[in-house]
Amino acid sequence: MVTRPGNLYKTPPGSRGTSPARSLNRSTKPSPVQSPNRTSRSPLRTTSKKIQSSPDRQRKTPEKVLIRSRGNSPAKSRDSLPGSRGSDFGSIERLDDDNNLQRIITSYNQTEDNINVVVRVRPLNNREKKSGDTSVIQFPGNGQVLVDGIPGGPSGGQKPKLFSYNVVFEPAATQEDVLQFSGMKRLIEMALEGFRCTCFCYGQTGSGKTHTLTGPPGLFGVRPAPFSDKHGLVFRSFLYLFQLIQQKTDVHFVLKASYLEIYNEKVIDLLNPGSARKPLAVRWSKKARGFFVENLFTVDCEELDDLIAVLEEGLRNRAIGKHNMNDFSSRSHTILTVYITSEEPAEGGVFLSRSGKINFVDLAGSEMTKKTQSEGKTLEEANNINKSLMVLGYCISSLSDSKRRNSHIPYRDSKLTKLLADSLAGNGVTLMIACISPARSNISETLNTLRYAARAKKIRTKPIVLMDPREALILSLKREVNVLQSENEHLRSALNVYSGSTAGDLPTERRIVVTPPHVDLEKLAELEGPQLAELVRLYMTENEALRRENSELYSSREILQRDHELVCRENERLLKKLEEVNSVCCRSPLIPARPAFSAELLNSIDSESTTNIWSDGDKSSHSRSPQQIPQSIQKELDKRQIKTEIQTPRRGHRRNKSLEESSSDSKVVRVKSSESDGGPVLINRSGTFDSNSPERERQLAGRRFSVAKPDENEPSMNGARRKLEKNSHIFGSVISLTDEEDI
Ligand SMILES: Nc1ncnc2c1ncn2[C@@H]1O[C@H](COP(=O)(O)OP(=O)(O)OP(=O)(O)O)[C@@H](O)[C@H]1O
Repeated sequence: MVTRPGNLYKTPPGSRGTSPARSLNRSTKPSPVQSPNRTSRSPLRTTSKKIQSSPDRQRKTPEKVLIRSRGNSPAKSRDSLPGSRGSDFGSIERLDDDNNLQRIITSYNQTEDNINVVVRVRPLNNREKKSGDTSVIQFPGNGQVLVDGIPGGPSGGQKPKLFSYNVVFEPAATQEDVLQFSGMKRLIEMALEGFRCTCFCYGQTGSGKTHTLTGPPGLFGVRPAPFSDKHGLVFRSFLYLFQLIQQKTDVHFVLKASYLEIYNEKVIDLLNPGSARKPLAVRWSKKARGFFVENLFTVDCEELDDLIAVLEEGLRNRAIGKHNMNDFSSRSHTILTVYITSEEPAEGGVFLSRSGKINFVDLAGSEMTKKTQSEGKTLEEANNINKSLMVLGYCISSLSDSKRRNSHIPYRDSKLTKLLADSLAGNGVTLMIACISPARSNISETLNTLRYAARAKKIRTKPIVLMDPREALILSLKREVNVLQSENEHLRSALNVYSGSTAGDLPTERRIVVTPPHVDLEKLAELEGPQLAELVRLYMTENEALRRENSELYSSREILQRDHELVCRENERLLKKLEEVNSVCCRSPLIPARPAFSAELLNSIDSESTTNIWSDGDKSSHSRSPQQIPQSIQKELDKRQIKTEIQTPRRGHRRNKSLEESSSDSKVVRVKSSESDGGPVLINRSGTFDSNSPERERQLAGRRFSVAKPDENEPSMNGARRKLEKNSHIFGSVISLTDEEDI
């Protein structure tokens, strides 16, 4: 392990002058994942120079960028361009040094659930130019790449082949463009939200994978160039990551990083290679249900400097070789991982901790050993590289085929696929950058890469956020308890079951006996197994009790609603019967025609005046003697004890109010027939008065309300009524109106 003092880099541009370390430690709560020796800085930090601003800060000429969306109309904003998932078509053009408009990027709409695939086409290099090589790549737009000049066309000619991707970076695209528009920024945002994200570069040797990820060779040489615009995606992502961390002031983040390479099928720790470069084992974790590298060194990264030092150290230690097509060819696949643990305050005093990560994977390039003229050690490396890429190819093509997706995927056939398994088909979010050379001499490799990339585009993933399972369980139980509690509260108040709704009013059997103690999630990790189990048990018991109570309340409400309905139906039946009876008695004034008590009238009077309708009506009506109905009929009516419900008319009370509503908030008034007034007054169940007869109103005016006594001898209809009265505490007061009784 190399230990060097000093700070190489500092905070990103646009920062508020606070060190990322401070933002990491802003929370007063120590992180449960924080390691005990966390105070020490990354041992990898090197020189004393710090980054003061973005690598592009020193760009002399301001960029002129023209962003176009579909149909060549200017796009609304830079944000709406291909950078983020789910974006639409678009293109970006930029004025070059000669003030000519040059297109640099085109994009097609991106779907949320598939691997995001972008293509970067590098410019022809000097070697290719010198040998007179020409470009076979054309850019029709909308994220398409057209490969021209493929042998095997009709009559021995050439045939073009068209491919579509999410984004295509044309040769003039800069390193910053790749960060802005590849979807990398979204990936970083998702990693902060707890997703496992992977960005990997794929392509033939010399196609620009390392250039895209980490920049050209020598960038991190003896004299570091922190402001260089040649910095690759990894460096820029680190800056963006810290910018985001600084913005999220309420979240506590802890970052760690590791860097490994797979060289000749051996996993080497690039941060701790040792003199013998002893390989590490790749094992299966039952708990995490994934492969991991045993004893891999992870470095705490409190500051941006620490992360960049990790990058620098890894680049220094990785295997590089020279062959015919690339003087600085990567001889291994490398995986740089940034682990992001965050703690965010959530509702109910709970802290949510999430574990996201970002893998930057620089694959070694596939090579035709004939072309690269590899021999000896380089040949062995090339064979291993090609073999593992072949396995990766199998996995990609199986995963992209809907029929084979659920069958065996040969992840175990190489270390690379074992470690990428999760990124390819798991619960992660993946960005694939396919790098190609435009040269005619590389046409078959280019076609291979484009086919690979087209297949990868079909792979579906199901991103999920990683949470501590114990916290997730407790949080979900807490949430459920809260939901059930508020649902019960609502039901109680709707049914008016318990006045005051306090626990003291609850029947003993419904009272929640166990209330789990307040959980300090900070101390959760310190809890012993049995304590934790007890805590979970308490939550589950409370949950269960609430669930039971909830269902009891639901069923009692249903019973009451059914009873109510029954009573109403019976009322209507009796009403009809009464009408029939009245028609026999030739228009008794007691049987009104059916126009409803007008809603307007109901609205125009308040509750007091409503009451007055009944109590202070036209007193003169008392003097009138009600018309008599034949005794035989009256007897029949008395036998049946015809009663009905009315709802106390309320201001603004709607007609046809739903049963549920009226059952929950209206008072029921019963009107009892008696010999003295000669029959019942009927008001239908929607609360409307079944009379337009002023005569009848006057009769009613002389009446008084009284609390009805349950009549045990009532016929069947009154059984329902009894139930209602038994449950009167649910519907509100049940009041009967008689001439004899006073309230
Ligand atoms: N977009 C680009 N613009 C300018 N130069 C580029 C670009 N892409 C690649 N190059 C240059 O081409 C050369 C080869 O690139 P690089 O080493 O990144 O290829 P590679 O795909 O990583 O190859 P290998 O698989 O052998 O490692 C480098 O000198 C690099 O700087």
